[in-house]
Amino acid sequence: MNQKKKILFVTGNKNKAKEVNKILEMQNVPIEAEVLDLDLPEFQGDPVDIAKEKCSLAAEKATSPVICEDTSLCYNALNGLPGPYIKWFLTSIGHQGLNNLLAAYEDKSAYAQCIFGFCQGKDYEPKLFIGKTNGKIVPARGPNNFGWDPIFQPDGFDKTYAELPSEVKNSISHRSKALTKLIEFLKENEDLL
Ligand SMILES: O=c1nc[nH]c2c1ncn2[C@H]1C[C@H](O)[C@@H](COP(=O)(O)OP(=O)(O)OP(=O)(O)O)O1
Ligand SMILES: [Mg+2]
Repeated sequence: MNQKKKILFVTGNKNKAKEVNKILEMQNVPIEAEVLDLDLPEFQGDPVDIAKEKCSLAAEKATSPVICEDTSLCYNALNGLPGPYIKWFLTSIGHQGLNNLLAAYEDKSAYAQCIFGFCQGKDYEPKLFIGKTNGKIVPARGPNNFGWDPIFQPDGFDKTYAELPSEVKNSISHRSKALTKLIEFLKENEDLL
C-alpha cells in the first residue's frame, strides 16, 4: 500500500480541515492534511494579499511545507464586502444580520471565495490558488454546523450549502475549486512534498 504523504494545514478551523481531507479522498490524492493550529494575525485588505501574508507567517513558524487558506463571502451589491471580514461580521451580526445587510438591495447575489496558499519554507514566496462559487444570500436554512453555510445557496441548486449533502458541497465549493488547483500543482511538483 502507498503510504499517504502528509502536509501541514495551518488553520484553527476544524471544518475546513474535514472538508480538505474529504476532497483529497474524493479525488484519490494520496496526501493527508495534518492540522497545525497556530494563532496567526490576519491582515486587512485585498483577499489575495491577506492569504499571501497568512501563508508566509505560517511557513515562518513551521519546519516543513505548509498550506493554509483564507475564505471570503463577497456580496455583489456591496462591491465584494464583507469579503475577508466575513468572520467578524458573522460573529457580530449572525445569519439574520448578514441577510439584513442586503435589505436595501434587489441584488442578493454573492460569491464564496477560497484562496489556498502553499509555501515550502520561510525563504520562499507562497503560491496561491483561487476558487470561487457563485450563489445568493438567503434566510438561513439547514443545519448550523459550519459558518455561513445556511445562508449561501449556490447557483444551480435550490438548497443552501448547509442543506446539501457534504459530497455535493465538496464537489462544487469554492474550497474544492481552489484545492483542485493546488492538487494539480503538487502533482506537477512532486519533489516539493
Ligand atoms: O465553506 C464554508 N462555509 C461556511 N463558512 C465558512 C466556510 N469557510 C470558511 N467559513 C467561515 C469561517 C470564518 O468565520 C470565515 C472565514 O474566515 P477565515 O479566516 O478564512 O477562517 P477561520 O479564521 O475560521 O480559520 P483559519 O484559522 O483557517 O483562518 O468564514
Ligand atoms: Mg482566520
